[in-house]
Amino acid sequence: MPGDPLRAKFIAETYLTHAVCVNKVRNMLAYTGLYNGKEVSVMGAGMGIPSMGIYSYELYHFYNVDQIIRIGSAGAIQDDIALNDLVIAMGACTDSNYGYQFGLQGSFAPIADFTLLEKAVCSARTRNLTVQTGNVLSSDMFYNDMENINAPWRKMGILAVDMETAGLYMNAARAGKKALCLLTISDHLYKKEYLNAEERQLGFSNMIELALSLL
Ligand SMILES: O=P(O)(O)O[C@H]1O[C@H](CO)[C@@H](O)[C@H]1O
Ligand SMILES: O=c1cc[nH]c(=O)[nH]1
Repeated sequence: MPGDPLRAKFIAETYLTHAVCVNKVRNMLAYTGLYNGKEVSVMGAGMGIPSMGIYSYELYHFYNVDQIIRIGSAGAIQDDIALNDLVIAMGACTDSNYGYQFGLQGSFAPIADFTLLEKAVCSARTRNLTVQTGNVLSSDMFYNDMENINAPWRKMGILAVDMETAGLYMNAARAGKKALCLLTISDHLYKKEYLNAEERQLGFSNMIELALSLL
């Protein structure tokens, strides 16, 4: 699941054979096709935990989906991460309220499915990709009104910021299903470096191929 439905279309057209468009509602394009002879679906998730929350809930609970791999973009907040590097989200902190619905007397630690995580790390290694595996932040805010909102997260070793991973991992945990998030660094929030829109939409081939290799 990429965030952008047009990225889902691009993946279906570029990587899948016999791809059929199976959803157009709200333009949240979804396709099912074959990759190396194995059936796979690719679908947009939208932006933010509320959107990912709806789609991943429906996929897990109403469509018998067992595992979801998010492939997204993220903003790096550590100095040793560069544009186009890959981050595998082992865990995801969040400033979102999404987890309150579970009634926990404390905060939940959303984590990736270990089997998917292990496969992704091994596959990335054999592909010689520049990858960091660790903790990310899924924030409700892309723009914010604070001076340096990410500084405390940076001190805690958070690698990068996206807007959905924690919500997906929580839904997977509650459903007893599997999830993993792969993130390509599209922005560096401290170095002030950014990929352009076209690079974001089309330039994520390492991440896409890594995700498909997990099939
Ligand atoms: O590239 P995607 O998957 O959309 O992910 C990132 O990009 C969007 C913000 O530009 C947010 O959805 C964020 O999580
Ligand atoms: O959520 C996101 C995604 C990409 N870049 C950011 O800075 N934040």
